[in-house]
Amino acid sequence: MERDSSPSDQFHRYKNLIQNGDNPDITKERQGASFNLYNMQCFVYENDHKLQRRQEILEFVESHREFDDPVHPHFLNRDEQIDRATRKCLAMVDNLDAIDVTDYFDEAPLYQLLTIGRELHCLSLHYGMFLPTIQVHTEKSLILGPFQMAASKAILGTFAQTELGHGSNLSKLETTATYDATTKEFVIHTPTMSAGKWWPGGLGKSANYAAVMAQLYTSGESKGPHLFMVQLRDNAHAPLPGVTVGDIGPKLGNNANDNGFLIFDHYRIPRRNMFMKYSKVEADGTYIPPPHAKLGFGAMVLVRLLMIRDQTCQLGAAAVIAIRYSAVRHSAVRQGEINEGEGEVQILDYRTQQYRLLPQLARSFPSSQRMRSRNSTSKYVTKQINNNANMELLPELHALSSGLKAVITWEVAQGIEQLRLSCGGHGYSRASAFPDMYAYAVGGCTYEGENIVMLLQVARFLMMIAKEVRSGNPKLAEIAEYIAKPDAVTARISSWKTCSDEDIIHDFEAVTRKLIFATFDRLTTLERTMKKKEAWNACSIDLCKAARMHVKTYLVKNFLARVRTCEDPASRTVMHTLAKLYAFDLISGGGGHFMKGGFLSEKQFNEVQLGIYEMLAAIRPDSVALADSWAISDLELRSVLGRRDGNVYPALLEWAQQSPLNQN
Ligand SMILES: CC(C)(COP(=O)(O)OP(=O)(O)OC[C@H]1O[C@@H](n2cnc3c(N)ncnc32)[C@H](O)[C@@H]1OP(=O)(O)O)[C@@H](O)C(=O)NCCC(=O)NCCSC(=O)CCCC(=O)O
Ligand SMILES: Cc1cc2nc3c(=O)[nH]c(=O)nc-3n(C[C@H](O)[C@H](O)[C@H](O)COP(=O)(O)OP(=O)(O)OC[C@H]3O[C@@H](n4cnc5c(N)ncnc54)[C@H](O)[C@@H]3O)c2cc1C
Repeated sequence: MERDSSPSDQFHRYKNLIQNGDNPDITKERQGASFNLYNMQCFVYENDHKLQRRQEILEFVESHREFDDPVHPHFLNRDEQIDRATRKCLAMVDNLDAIDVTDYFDEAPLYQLLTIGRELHCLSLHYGMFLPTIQVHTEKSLILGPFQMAASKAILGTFAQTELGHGSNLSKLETTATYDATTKEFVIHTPTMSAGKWWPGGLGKSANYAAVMAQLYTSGESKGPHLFMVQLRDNAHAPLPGVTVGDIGPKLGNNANDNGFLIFDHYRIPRRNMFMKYSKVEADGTYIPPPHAKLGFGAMVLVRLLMIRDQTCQLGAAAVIAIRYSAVRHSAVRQGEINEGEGEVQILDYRTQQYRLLPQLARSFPSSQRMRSRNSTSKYVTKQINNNANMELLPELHALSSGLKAVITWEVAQGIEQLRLSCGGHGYSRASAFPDMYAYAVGGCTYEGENIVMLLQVARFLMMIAKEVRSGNPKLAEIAEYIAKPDAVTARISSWKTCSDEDIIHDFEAVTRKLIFATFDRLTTLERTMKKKEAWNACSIDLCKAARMHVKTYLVKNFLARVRTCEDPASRTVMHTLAKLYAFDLISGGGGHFMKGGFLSEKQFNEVQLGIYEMLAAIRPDSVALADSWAISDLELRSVLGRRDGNVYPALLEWAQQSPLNQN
């Protein structure tokens, strides 16, 4: 009897269908753009140098065989994933000359995306938190030793803070570091089961050092959480006596990273292993406090800022995939006709599809761009703090980084999910890249400060400002100046074509101000009959709403301001519409806040809705070109659906062919 043709034969037959050249629909979309792509890309990346560097780094990675993947990573088991990521990591760090390693915001993350993909790996925490901790918390005169060892990978570290029992509430961490003045050592200990460290990346198998957050005890007194440099494994990589360490098992995503657990049994480290840049323990046990109580949390502030940019780029990439796919989705499976007899349409032409895609695309621009200038703010603040001269900016930076982190990671995760749904069934396949993107992004809602906890930190800052404004003697940080402006009674928003940036900003500021003061009044009323913490808890939902609105207002203002800097008129026109779409979509989603007390009339709200529909139609012809303006290569995107050439179906067949189930 004749044997059925194997899956491989079948695939081979279909492979002949692979189109030569780009999908014609996507080509047509590109030809119809109203702006010059290069000009727009230069705007998005701030200058042509950054754009050129992206290309150079891509060419470098593509020309080095050690970065190749012999088997597609989607088809690997966890051990193989970890092996792959480790192999890639080594190749990556062996070739660091290819990038400017100090460019944490652009070159370093791009290089990692190109070499490894969207996976945290055994060195993620080493570079992402251990090195920054050394940089931020080591005294200048001592920094060279540990920094060079860590930078040269002589030691591999992680950041071990979270415990089984406590993650958000740092003041209740249970691991202890007790100073023994007789031996001039700290004794690191895990006194209870819930004190075991749990989650640190790279801890399970890879790291031999950790920056450990522990409660400091000296001269019999508790001094709160402090950071210590602790060796965990010996030269043969075995755990040192007094250290129990291992992997915590598989997670929703990031499974190439060996997140681990860590238990100490009266483990001794030298006194100098405390990070003593800000607070100190002298040899006799005398404690010198830091100039600001929260300076010990400085590395987290820096990493939150880094996360914002990284996460926003994920949303940008997800939008690129969904928009390109929506432009080519019609040749094999048509979804219906808009005008009968005129032939079926690309799914990109459905208004509902545009509503799914374009607000997400808009959302991906402001935060990524804003982060470039936040980078300089954080450098400025770090410099001020390093000089021990100025601590005034610290609360502002903490509030801003916490708020942006919380709002952006949430919007990115929700946005990726929305974009995944917009691709129908194929969005559910890992070939699309959405599942991996979502798993990566949604982790960011929890780590580096759980989002609600971070929003409540912003709310503390806002309530403090509200109190100052009410007292009539405010000394306000730049981002909070609008809170002291006089009340506005009615909204200025009108048609998207006629309303100015100032009108939009006016309305956002007014609504946020009302929300902040309404919450402040509720809080102070409750405080008359409740303990402070109970009152805070009772209105914490409103506190979070005010915090979110404050961050969104900040993002709207900055998006509009950034668009004004665009020198190319055609690019500026499109970006301006996108910025207005972003603002109108936020108003539409937060209609309740805007319409409260009749601030925004029903007529104005209808204009906002209508404006959104009209803007979707206006941006539609430019949507593929706007996606291209992210200048993301196929290697970086790692999505069969989002391929630049639009040849999705043959590529899906090719991808599936690699499944181990098809090998026999
Ligand atoms: C929530 C807080 C901020 C609360 O701080 P607290 O000292 O415990 O509470 P409190 O005594 O009520 O103090 C609040 C006060 O401390 C201030 N503050 C707090 N943090 C900072 C800062 N960084 N800079 C400047 N100021 C700061 C706040 O503004 C408050 O000030 P205020 O009292 O209102 O004037 C803190 O516990 C915290 O940061 N928790 C989150 C823990 C976290 O982020 N863990 C990250 C672990 S590492 C990780 O997840 C790595 C993943 C990386 C990866 O996989 O890529
Ligand atoms: C992928 C991943 C990687 C990680 N990597 C590391 C790492 O490398 N190093 C490390 O030290 N940690 C790491 N973590 C741990 C992470 O930092 C913590 O999970 C995070 O800080 C949240 O703490 P938690 O898990 O204790 O949550 P919890 O604080 O227990 O939060 C649970 C719920 O309680 C709520 N809640 C908590 N406190 C308050 C409050 N005061 N008011 C209102 N609501 C509150 C939260 O909003 C949330 O809904 C990682 C976590 C993940 C998921």
